[in-house]
Parts: sequence; structure tokens; C-alpha cells
Amino acid sequence: MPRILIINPGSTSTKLGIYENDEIIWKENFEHSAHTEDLLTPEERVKIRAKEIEGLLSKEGFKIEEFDAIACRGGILPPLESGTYEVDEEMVDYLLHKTGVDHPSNLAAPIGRLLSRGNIPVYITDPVSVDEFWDEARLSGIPQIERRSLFHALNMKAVARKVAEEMGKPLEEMNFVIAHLGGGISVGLQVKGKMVDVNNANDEGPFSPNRTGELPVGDVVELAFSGKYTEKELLKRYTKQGGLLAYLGTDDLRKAMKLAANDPKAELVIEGMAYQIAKEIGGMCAVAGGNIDAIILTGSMAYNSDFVEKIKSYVARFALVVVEPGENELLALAEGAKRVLTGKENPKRFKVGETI
Ligand SMILES: Nc1ncnc2c1ncn2[C@@H]1O[C@H](COP(=O)(O)OP(=O)(O)O)[C@@H](O)[C@H]1O
Ligand SMILES: CCCC(=O)OP(=O)(O)O
Repeated sequence: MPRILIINPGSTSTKLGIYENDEIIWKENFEHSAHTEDLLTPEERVKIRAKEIEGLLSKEGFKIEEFDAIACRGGILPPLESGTYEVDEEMVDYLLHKTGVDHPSNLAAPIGRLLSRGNIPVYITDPVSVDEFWDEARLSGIPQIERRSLFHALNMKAVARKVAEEMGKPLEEMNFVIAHLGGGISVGLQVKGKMVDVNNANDEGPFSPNRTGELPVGDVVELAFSGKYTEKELLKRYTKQGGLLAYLGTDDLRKAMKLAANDPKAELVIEGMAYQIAKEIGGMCAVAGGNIDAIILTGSMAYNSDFVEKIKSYVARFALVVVEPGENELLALAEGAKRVLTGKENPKRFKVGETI
């Protein structure tokens, strides 16, 4: 039975797990100082996090050489097919130096590769840049900019498989609208197992706990040329300090809901986030011609039943709403690596320039 170390870095913490005998036997979420990380190069961030992980594992009595594989969250690679990929130097180089989008998931494979010291296979499964768009979804409105498929592919695909199984039909016969409600929000249309359209969770779609989502383009251009901000500052403002954080000073939905109990402004902001999510869901239902088997709400914000009810009040008339709170990313990563270790699936190789 393979023993697999799982690494899933977020912006302020790294989620770790150990998988054995078909279950997660140990997990930990440990915090980093995101503020300090801003000043470091990607290599420095990788080294620091890898050292912290190794220290923690050794404190718990685990040795890296005792693992059969390391399973890491896939980062922002070029557009790729869904599946499990072997991590190699070319992928690490891309994630550290060429990706173009600053996101903590980019650190996972480099951390795994460093920890493995070349002795243990390292895999990623369903990276953020899985691309199954149909052609219409690629158009942005200007030929120079193509819309990008960047979303919570790992959790959304795992959840879709689970719901299809529970509904007793093959995934390839089901149409779902899936909303991942986390620090970032992805709302996607999955038709017969393929995510044919989804908002780019980094800079499109609804505003989220810490991102602005889509913004009016004229105002963005005006701010960009105001001379008040560098490119890096503005990107940070939109993709790390927007949404609930910008309006209410917290990106924690639980705190925001508490504020809303006595503060009409906070109440309006939360209603606004639910409204934007519902609009995105409704749009996906429309382009599927209303032919939807279920609307699935997932991610950590789906734990909050009051927030879920707000979204349901807009969209429940379109289809059955299934709530799958949280994200089973650790398990989904372990299972992706296991499918390869047990020979059920061949690992894919990433090659720059050979993407779909
Ligand atoms: N149990 C919970 N109930 C309601 N909201 C939660 C819960 N746990 C986390 N959240 C909220 O979900 C959002 C994102 O959490 P998380 O899933 O950890 O983010 P990420 O997508 O970055 O991994 C935050 O606003 C957080 O406050
Ligand atoms: C960029 C798409 C994936 C994403 O938003 O992940 P997080 O919510 O973990 O930041």
C-alpha cells in the first residue's frame, strides 16, 4: 500500500497530509508569514517552506525516504489536459521562472522536487491550468487577449466524480454547474466530464474573500495610469487584497458574517458576493441551455449554511443544488498519485510548447 506525502501550499499556510491504506492518516495546516514571503524570491520561498515541512515531519517521526511518492498541488502551468503529471526539472523551472501568474500553488511541485532529492517520484494532479474550454469560451472581446482556464480544477473535478457516483450515473452523461467558494471563487460548467467554461478564479468572475474578480475595464486602466501604484502593487490589490478584505478588513467569511449581524454595510457586501456568485451560476446554466443535472456548491465557504441559503435563494429554481462543503484536495492529490503508482494510469509528461 503506497505511503504518499501530500503538499498543498496556500497564500498564508501549507496543508500537508500523509496517505496510507486508502486514507489520510495524518494532516497538518501550518501558517507562514505571507507578508515576509512577499520580499523573497520564489527559490527562497521554496527552500524555507521545504525546510519547515521537513522539520515538522521529522518532529512527527516521518522520514522523507520512507514515502513512495510525493503528491503536490499543480500550479499555473500552460493549458494542460486533466490528469496526473510527473514533476521534472522543466516543470519546476516553468513554475519558478516562467509562469507569469504569482500564486502559491506554483510552489508545490518545486518544494516536492527539492524534498525528494531525486529519489522519490513527485506528481501533480489536475493543476490549476487544466483547460477543456469549448471554442466560444476562449473569446475575450479582443483578439490580443484570450480567456484562460485557471480554476480549482482538483477539487471541482473530484467533487463532480463524487456527486455523479452518488446520483448513480456516469460522469460522462452528466452536466454540472460547480461553484468552488474558497479564498478565490471558480464557477464552471462541466459538460459530460469536461469543464467547458469557467471564470478565471484569479481575475474574473465574482468578487471573493480576497479578490476583486471582474472589474470595469475603464476604471482599471485609469488607476493603472494614475501613477499611484506600481504594476505589482495593483495586481496585489486586485488578486490578494480585494473582495471582502477590501470592503470589511477581513477575508474570513465567518468574521464577516458576524459583522453583518449588526452592520448593514457588511450585510450588503455579503449579499453582493452571493449575488455575483448567483449571476455567474445563472450564466453557466444559460449557456448549457438549462440542461443541468445539479448545481454543486463546494469549497470552505459552503460550510456556512446562511451564506449557502443566500445563493440558493437565487439559483435553486434552475436545478437541484448539492452542497459539498470544504475541499478534498489532499485526498484528490493522493488518489491521483496512487492511480499512477498502482499502474491504473500512466503519468503524463509536461513539455513546454507541447500543451493543448
Ligand atoms: N468552517 C467554515 N465556515 C465558513 N467559512 C469558512 C469555514 N472555513 C473557512 N471558511 C472561509 O472560506 C474562505 C476560504 O477558505 P479556504 O478554503 O481555506 O481558502 P483557499 O481557497 O484559499 O484554500 C475564507 O473566507 C474562510 O473564512
Ligand atoms: C488561480 C485559481 C486557483 C485558486 O484561486 O486557488 P486558491 O483559492 O487556493 O488561491
